Amino acid sequence: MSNLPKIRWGIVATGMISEWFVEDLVLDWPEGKVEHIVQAIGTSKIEKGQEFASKYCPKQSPTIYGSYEEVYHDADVDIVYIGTPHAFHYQNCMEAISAGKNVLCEKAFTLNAKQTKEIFDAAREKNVYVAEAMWLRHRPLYLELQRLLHEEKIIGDVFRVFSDFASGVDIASLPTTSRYRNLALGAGSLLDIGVYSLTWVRLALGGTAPAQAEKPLILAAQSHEEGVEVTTSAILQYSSSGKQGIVTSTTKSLGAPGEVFSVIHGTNGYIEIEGRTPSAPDSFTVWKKHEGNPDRACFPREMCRGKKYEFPTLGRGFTHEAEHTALDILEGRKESSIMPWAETVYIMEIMDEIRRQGNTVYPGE
Ligand SMILES: NC(=O)C1=CN([C@@H]2O[C@H](COP(=O)(O)OP(=O)(O)OC[C@H]3O[C@@H](n4cnc5c(N)ncnc54)[C@H](OP(=O)(O)O)[C@@H]3O)[C@@H](O)[C@H]2O)C=CC1
Ligand SMILES: O=C1OC[C@@H](O)[C@H](O)[C@H]1O
Repeated sequence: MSNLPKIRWGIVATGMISEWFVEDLVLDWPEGKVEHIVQAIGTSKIEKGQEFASKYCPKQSPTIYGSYEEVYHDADVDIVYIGTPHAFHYQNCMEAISAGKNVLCEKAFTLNAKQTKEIFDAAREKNVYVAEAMWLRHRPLYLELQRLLHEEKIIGDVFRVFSDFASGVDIASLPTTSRYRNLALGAGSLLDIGVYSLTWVRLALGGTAPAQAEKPLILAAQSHEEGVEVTTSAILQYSSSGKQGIVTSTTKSLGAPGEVFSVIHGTNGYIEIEGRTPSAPDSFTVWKKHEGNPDRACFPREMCRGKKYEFPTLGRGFTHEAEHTALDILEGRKESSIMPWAETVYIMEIMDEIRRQGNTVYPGE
């Protein structure tokens, strides 16, 4: 028994992301400020939940429910974590909120901005906490890069950024019930992985949006196979400053692990971000002008001097998100300062516009 404050999680769905999240939730983390308890698990089949619990949180004894609703109504659950495919996030969030529960819901938060706004309206009315589980934003690497770019201005004024996520999912080989293939589950590269490319662009160009933040002009194209959006490219331009971001994603090819997936250009240098995937970055390298770097690019890389910042990850990297969220709840906040509601709406509105131009529509929209 620890003396740390406790937070009791109700886990909704037992798919891949719930496995990853729960595994990290129960990790021994000496710096942790909260004791995370897996209080309940809601799943389509009780046996699936039992197997999940024995594999991913063997030292805990959660109540296993054969429905999600029972998790929402369990008085011992402090916060519900939603790990269903994106098409169900709206319904899951609304039901959890209506039962008075705090919610951490996976990305993409919903299918569109309209659903997102309705969830936040409901949360406001019920006075509960809701946040999009954009784990990337909680990582120490992301927060340090944000500080270096916008407080220290390490590369001067940022004026453009490229960011790509190539995930290499062979959609045609998957069953039609897969969330990567089934439109009714929200299949498509933009909502699944393009949201990370967009997040890096947001980090570089602006950080976190107040409700009235400038909306970029958007020029976007999307390609489809069997009706599923498989490749997205979008240019975002902020007319007041001329800053540009290029957001790309594809499921048709895998990005090389460890290689650069995003480049941020400033008036005084540039930064490359590297990692296993854009959702799990490992390091970034700052290349400054006039500090031993030749001004032109026709020199071998070894002749240039960049400063590499490395961030080893504990577990898969979900501990930071879990910890920040738990502290928000324990300290009575209703929104995350790392992923506030206005920012989730802002991201969803950009994705709506990209999809409008790219002709991607989900059933029921
Ligand atoms: N943050 C991150 O790094 C990641 C986030 N994600 C996000 O998590 C969400 C889930 O993705 P992932 O875990 O990969 O998905 P999976 O397909 O692996 O699991 C989804 C789970 O949702 C439940 N579910 C409820 N209804 C359905 C349905 N009709 N079809 C399929 N599953 C259903 C099932 O759980 P049960 O049977 O227990 O009810 C299922 O196991 C997505 O929104 C995705 O974007 C995904 C991967 C990584
Ligand atoms: O969030 C995610 O990050 C990792 C990807 O492989 C996965 O498809 C996506 O859901």
